[in-house]
Amino acid sequence: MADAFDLIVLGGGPAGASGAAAAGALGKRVALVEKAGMLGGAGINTGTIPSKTLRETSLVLSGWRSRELFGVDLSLRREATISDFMRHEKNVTAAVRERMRRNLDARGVTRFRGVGRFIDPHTVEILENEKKIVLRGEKILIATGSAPFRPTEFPFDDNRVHDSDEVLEITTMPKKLVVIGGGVIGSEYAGTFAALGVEVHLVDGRDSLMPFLDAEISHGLAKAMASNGVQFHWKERVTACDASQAEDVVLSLSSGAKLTCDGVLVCAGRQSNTADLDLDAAGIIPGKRGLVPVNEHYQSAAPHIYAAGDVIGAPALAATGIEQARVAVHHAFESTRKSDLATILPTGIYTIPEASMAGETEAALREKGVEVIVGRARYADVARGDIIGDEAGFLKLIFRREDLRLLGVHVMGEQATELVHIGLIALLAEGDADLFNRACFNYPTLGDLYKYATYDAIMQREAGA
Ligand SMILES: Cc1cc2nc3c(=O)[nH]c(=O)nc-3n(C[C@H](O)[C@H](O)[C@H](O)COP(=O)(O)OP(=O)(O)OC[C@H]3O[C@@H](n4cnc5c(N)ncnc54)[C@H](O)[C@@H]3O)c2cc1C
Ligand SMILES: NC(=O)c1ccc[n+]([C@@H]2O[C@H](COP(=O)([O-])OP(=O)(O)OC[C@H]3O[C@@H](n4cnc5c(N)ncnc54)[C@H](O)[C@@H]3O)[C@@H](O)[C@H]2O)c1
Repeated sequence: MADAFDLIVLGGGPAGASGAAAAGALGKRVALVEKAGMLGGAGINTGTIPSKTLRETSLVLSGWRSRELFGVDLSLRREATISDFMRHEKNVTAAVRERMRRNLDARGVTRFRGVGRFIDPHTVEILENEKKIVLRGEKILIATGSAPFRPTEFPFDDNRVHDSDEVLEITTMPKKLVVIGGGVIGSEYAGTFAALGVEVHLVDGRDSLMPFLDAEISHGLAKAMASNGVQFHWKERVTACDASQAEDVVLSLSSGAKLTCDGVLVCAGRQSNTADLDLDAAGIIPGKRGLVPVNEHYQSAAPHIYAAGDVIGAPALAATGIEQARVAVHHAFESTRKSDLATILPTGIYTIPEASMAGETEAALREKGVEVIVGRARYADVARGDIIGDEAGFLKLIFRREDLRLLGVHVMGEQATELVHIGLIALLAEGDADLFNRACFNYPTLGDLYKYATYDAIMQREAGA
């Protein structure tokens, strides 16, 4: 007889763990199945947390900011070894994993180690080594996440050619690194390695950095990254990667140019982890790159089987996956505590400098025919900007012209991913310029930027601009 649960969660990353904990909090009997030896998925082990920790460490080791970090000797600076670079990352990921484990235990979630797959729409088999366990679930949440997409032209078996998982295992710092892909992952790692003094080249088939960003932020970031040493190769694709020579890896580009280097980092998108799941047995047909199609309640083609996180595709963030799983679980158990996801989701990009956005871009609004007024304030215009010495940073607020209702918030500069939250809450509250006009912010803070960007917009409107 299969052991029966109210909910079986497949995958112990941020989405799976939050879904399991939410169901546990509702008093449900929950099983969480994770194939890796540890909880956390890409969010804790190979993606979000390691990359953000390495970024922070690189800023310290390069002397970018003089901050103390536990376990890192600031005097190492440019002579830093890979293990100095990685020590803090190991400590942080262990601490975050442990917090996740404690939370699951506190919610009474039963954990199983092994690869889960469907036998039928309510039955999951877990295979670890030769051992098989069979569970029956009233409801099931698929949260098996994603893995780096590996274009065939790259020889990943060579120890100088990495995807974004393997880059965390490197033992020697490259002298010259070529990053393929100017998406979020490529841009973040390009900045981190450049801060450590590595010669970094970034190759992308497009002609701008992360085109989903507001154009001013995308251009501002590319400029700031270039001044930090990142060399861009736009409108180029890698047609061949030759790692047969001991000295250098040689990349052939679509223009005919060649790039030699001693390290390649391929960041060319992600694919969903569904190949092991036998989705057929559950009546689910995966989409492109293994995506599980879902409706607005995160139900798959089989209504008692939900899916959340990277496995369902964009926006594919830890931030959104955690929330999607909570919404899915509350729907599954007919709880009204959390019935939908916020209508506006922020994007936080940990490049050097940081960038963040919430709401609409100027180009998208103009395309829809919305008349707007754009207010701007530079970090260099406020006292906190002077104190931290961020001269390139800026905040851009986009208001609807007719009533100064806030429609978009875009920030580049230190603490951008935190600063955006003031604007995010204003957007969710359907706030307008008057909200920032009346609010009193602490001084000296970057929060002040909201006031100055608002004044800029109000003055332009009064001047009839
Ligand atoms: C380099 C990098 C940086 C990132 N930075 C950010 C960031 O700053 N902010 C942000 O919000 N997001 C960021 N992301 C994205 C974020 O990591 C993912 O969106 C998030 O981890 C997705 O969570 P998930 O739970 O859906 O999947 P995952 O974290 O991928 O976890 C899925 C889990 O399922 C397990 N699994 C897979 N198949 C099976 C199976 N058949 N049986 C049992 N278990 C299985 C896997 O082992 C894994 O542990 C980053 C990603 C990368 C790669
Ligand atoms: N801070 C964050 O929120 C954060 C950080 C990292 C990752 N993520 C998530 O991870 C996911 C994946 O990110 P990603 O950066 O790998 O993928 P992506 O799809 O966002 O970007 C891939 C880039 O690689 C380029 N490219 C692909 N193949 C190429 C080739 N052969 N030659 C040249 N250029 C090529 C594409 O033009 C594209 O710009 C995203 O969904 C993102 O949401 C989020």
